[in-house]
Formats: sequence, C-alpha cells, structure tokens
Amino acid sequence: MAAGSTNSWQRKNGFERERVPRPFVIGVAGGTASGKSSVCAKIMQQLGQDDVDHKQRQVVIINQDTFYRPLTEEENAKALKGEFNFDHPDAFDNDFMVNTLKDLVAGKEVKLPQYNYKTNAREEKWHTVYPADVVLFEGILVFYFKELRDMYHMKLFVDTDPDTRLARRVLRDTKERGRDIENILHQYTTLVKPAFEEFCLPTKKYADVIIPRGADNTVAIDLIVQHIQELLRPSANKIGNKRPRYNSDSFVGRPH
Ligand SMILES: Nc1ncnc2c1ncn2[C@@H]1O[C@H](COP(=O)(O)OP(=O)(O)O)[C@@H](O)[C@H]1O
Ligand SMILES: O=c1ccn([C@@H]2O[C@H](COP(=O)(O)O)[C@@H](O)[C@H]2O)c(=O)[nH]1
Repeated sequence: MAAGSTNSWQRKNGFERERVPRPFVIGVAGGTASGKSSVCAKIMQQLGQDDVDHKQRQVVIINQDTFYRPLTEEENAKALKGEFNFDHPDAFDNDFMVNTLKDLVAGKEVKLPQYNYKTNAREEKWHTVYPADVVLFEGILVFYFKELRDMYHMKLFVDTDPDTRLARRVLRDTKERGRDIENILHQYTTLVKPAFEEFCLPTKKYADVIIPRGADNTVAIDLIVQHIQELLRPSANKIGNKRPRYNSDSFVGRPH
C-alpha cells in the first residue's frame, strides 16, 4: 500500500488518512482565572517560541477578551460598578471574533486591538498577528459558539477548582485590573459565577482533553506539547527556527 493511502478496513472503520490542517487550531476554554493564559504560555514556551520574533512565530495565542464589544455609556457606567455581565455570550463582538479566526485559518494576517480591563474597552492602537502553524484561541466562552467550535482541531478545557479560581481572580484583579475587593466579589457572586455555571461549564463536554489544576499540571502540558510536535514533524523533532512542513505520512488518522 502506498504511503499515505488507506486500506478498505481502515476506510470502513473511519480511519481515513487526514492531512494535518494548517494552521492547527486549538481552543482553550475554562472558567475565569483557571489558568488558560498560563497553560497557553507554557505550551508556547515549551515549543521554543518565546524568543522568536512575532513575524516568524509558528505558534500564536489569541485571547477571547480581545473581542469584547464596545459598551454604550450606560453599560460602561454599570461596568464600573461591577454590574455589567462580561461573562454572558452577548458581551462579545461575535462577527469580529469569527471573522478573525476564519482569516487566521485562511493563512491571512489579522489586526487586533489590545483590551484594557481598567477602562473596559479596546485600546486605540491595534497590532498585527501574522499567520502561524498553530493558533491557540483561549477564553471563557471559546467553546460556546458552534461556529467557532467547528474551527478547532483540538479542544482543551482547563479545570481548576472554583475556590482557587476566585482567590486568584481577587489577587489578579486588584493587582492588574484596577479593581477593589468589594467590586470583584459583587461582580463574581452576582454575574461571573452564575454565568460560569450557565454558559461555560456546560461546554466542558466538548473538550478532547481536560486539564485539571491548569498550569501546575506539567504531565498534561508535556503530553499536549508532544502531540503538537508530533503533528509538526518531521522537519524537526522540536519546533526550531525553521518553519516546519506538515507531513501527512506522520499523521495518525483518528476515527472522528
Ligand atoms: N498554578 C498557579 N499557581 C499560582 N497562581 C497561578 C497559577 N496559574 C495561574 N496563576 C495566576 O492566577 C491568575 C489567573 O491565571 P491565568 O492564567 O491568567 O488564568 P485565565 O487565563 O484562565 O484567566 C494569574 O494572576 C496567574 O498568575
Ligand atoms: O472589562 C472586562 C472584561 C472582562 N472581565 C472579566 O474577565 C473575565 C475573563 O477573563 P479571564 O482572563 O478568563 O479571567 C470574565 O470572567 C469577566 O468577568 C471584566 O471583569 N471586565
């Protein structure tokens, strides 16, 4: 049998040989402060991409927070009191989010704003994200929208205990997001927690891999990194400075 082809048993059992898609898109979901960004940063670092210039990067991380829609004056006044629901699917600019991912999948560069959690708004200055071989798209509701879900080739759910997440959120939001404790706890108990239970937690069922304890789970992260490296072989065992080529012969077809 020629390399890369399938025999009748494989075809009957769903083991069609697939080409590794380019880019390989990974959705990373999980509750607030579960460690999504930290997990993505570790994956990026272990793939040796940290020191690579942005234009040459083979792995890019996109944060769903980038796609919060602009607020009206009235909504902004609520946001400042911790009374705007940033954890509801309607808080996002869905078209912008879907089109951005479609463009990245099509190998196009995209322009993205920086989100400012202190002003609850996008910054004026936008930056360019260049086409990459692996796109990590992380956020609380990245599995919620079917149109997005259908674009992922791998789905990871970062599963960290809620008490730990709240403790980390309090520390992070006071230090980095300009909030006071009263505001954080009010927002968390009235909006964040109920929305997590209604919109985020039910999407865990879509995950291919659930990562308990987030970035502390070095075993899970090592396995995921190994899998990505395997997909990107054989030009290099590890992603180095050279852009790898996908090789369909090195890809093991899967039954779904
Ligand atoms: N394993 C960990 N131990 C201690 N602090 C952590 C750990 N993982 C993440 N954090 C901290 O918790 C906060 C939230 O983590 P982050 O990765 O940004 O989560 P998410 O992207 O899910 O909101 C950050 O301040 C981060 O530094
Ligand atoms: O202006 C904003 C925008 C978002 N939030 C909160 O952020 C989290 C999502 O970010 P994580 O990094 O995943 O924690 C979400 O729970 C929103 O409540 C905000 O408070 N203000």
